[in-house]
Amino acid sequence: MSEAPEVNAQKSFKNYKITLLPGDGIGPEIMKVAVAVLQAIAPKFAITFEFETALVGGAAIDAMGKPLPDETLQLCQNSDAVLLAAVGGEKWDTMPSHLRPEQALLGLRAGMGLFANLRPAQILPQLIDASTLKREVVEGVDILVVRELTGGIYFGKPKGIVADENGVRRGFNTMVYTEPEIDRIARVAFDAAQKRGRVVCSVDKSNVLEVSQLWRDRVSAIASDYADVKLSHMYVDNAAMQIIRNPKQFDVILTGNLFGDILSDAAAMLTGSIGMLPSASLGESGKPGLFEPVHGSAPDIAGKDLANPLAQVLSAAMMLRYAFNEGAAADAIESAVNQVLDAGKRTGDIMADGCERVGCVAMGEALLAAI
Ligand SMILES: NC(=O)c1ccc[n+]([C@@H]2O[C@H](COP(=O)([O-])OP(=O)(O)OC[C@H]3O[C@@H](n4cnc5c(N)ncnc54)[C@H](O)[C@@H]3O)[C@@H](O)[C@H]2O)c1
Ligand SMILES: CC(C)[C@H](C(=O)O)[C@@H](O)C(=O)O
Ligand SMILES: [Mg+2]
Repeated sequence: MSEAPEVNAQKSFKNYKITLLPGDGIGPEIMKVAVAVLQAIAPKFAITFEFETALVGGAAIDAMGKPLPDETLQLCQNSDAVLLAAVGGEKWDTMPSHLRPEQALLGLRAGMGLFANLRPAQILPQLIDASTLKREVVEGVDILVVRELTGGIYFGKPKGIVADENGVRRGFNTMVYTEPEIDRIARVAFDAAQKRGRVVCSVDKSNVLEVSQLWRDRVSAIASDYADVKLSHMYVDNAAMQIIRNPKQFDVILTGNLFGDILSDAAAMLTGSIGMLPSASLGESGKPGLFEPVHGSAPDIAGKDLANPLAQVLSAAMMLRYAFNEGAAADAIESAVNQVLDAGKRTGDIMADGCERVGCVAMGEALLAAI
């Protein structure tokens, strides 16, 4: 009699090449947790990961004299996806602006063509009491901020600081959007809305800014291709207020680079902590995306095992879903996050009465145990 065939022998593993950019501050601590989670999940879904770590931000300035070395950008461009933690810190705050760690993010976004930044803010039931807002305000919140990421005032020219003949300095930036830039990000928002609540609120400052008048005009024009999606417009100052007053009115918020930066931090706080919020930055289809937490390098808690690694871990889940179409593996990571929160594990930023305070490392261990 012949032996029973080895059932798993034929299983084909998919291999994904991921560039890891741990960066500064709490970056390396939270990245370690995310990588361990990815490694734990991989065999369960017939996936293998090829990780390569590169220098970015302050770490790259210290080692190579610039925030985004060419080698790092090339590695990112040639990988299947990029997982970034955070950059920045006081040590580099006095550098000239083109040599600041934050420039690495702008260089990556421009160099990889990452024009669409998706920042979901969803309140997990376990964290309702970690929000500084009332339960009835935040319960059920599920917002997607779609932020334009390679245009607007972040990249507009002219910009600079110049001195006049009397030595009085003038600082200036330019907020600029072209029609194609507005159209493509609007389509991302409408496409996303079709898969969610079919409501888009476009946020601008068209009562004052010409660039916003063009924005509103083009977003309204693109909306005519999406009859099943309801579009409204809101001024950014009102939007900041409405996000706090009644966040449940929002489904997809579509906005430009600067307004999206600010509103996504506000939306983050609805969910309890900025330490919970992942993001995806995407370009043309087929090109690698970049996945990172919304928060920064949190220098105030770096190196103390206090960081919440969940935004980083959830960014890894977004990478699996958006870059690799590995929805089941992403679900498994999200379910592990839910399990550790159900078990009452909390880092300081999301601590609540009756829960167990843990550090970054212990939170990672709890996730691995859940997986
Ligand atoms: N994407 C990025 O890399 C990014 C984003 C924002 C800010 N930054 C940079 O980070 C540095 C610090 O900026 P900041 O203080 O304005 O913003 P930040 O997001 O780093 O920190 C704001 C506050 O939130 C807390 N926090 C942030 N992430 C946390 C986490 N995972 N767990 C627990 N607490 C967390 C911090 O301790 C701090 O009190 C600056 O150099 C800034 O330019 C980088
Ligand atoms: C650090 C900075 C360049 C960055 C931004 O302004 O986009 C950050 O705040 C973010 O939200 O990713
Ligand atoms: Mg920001």
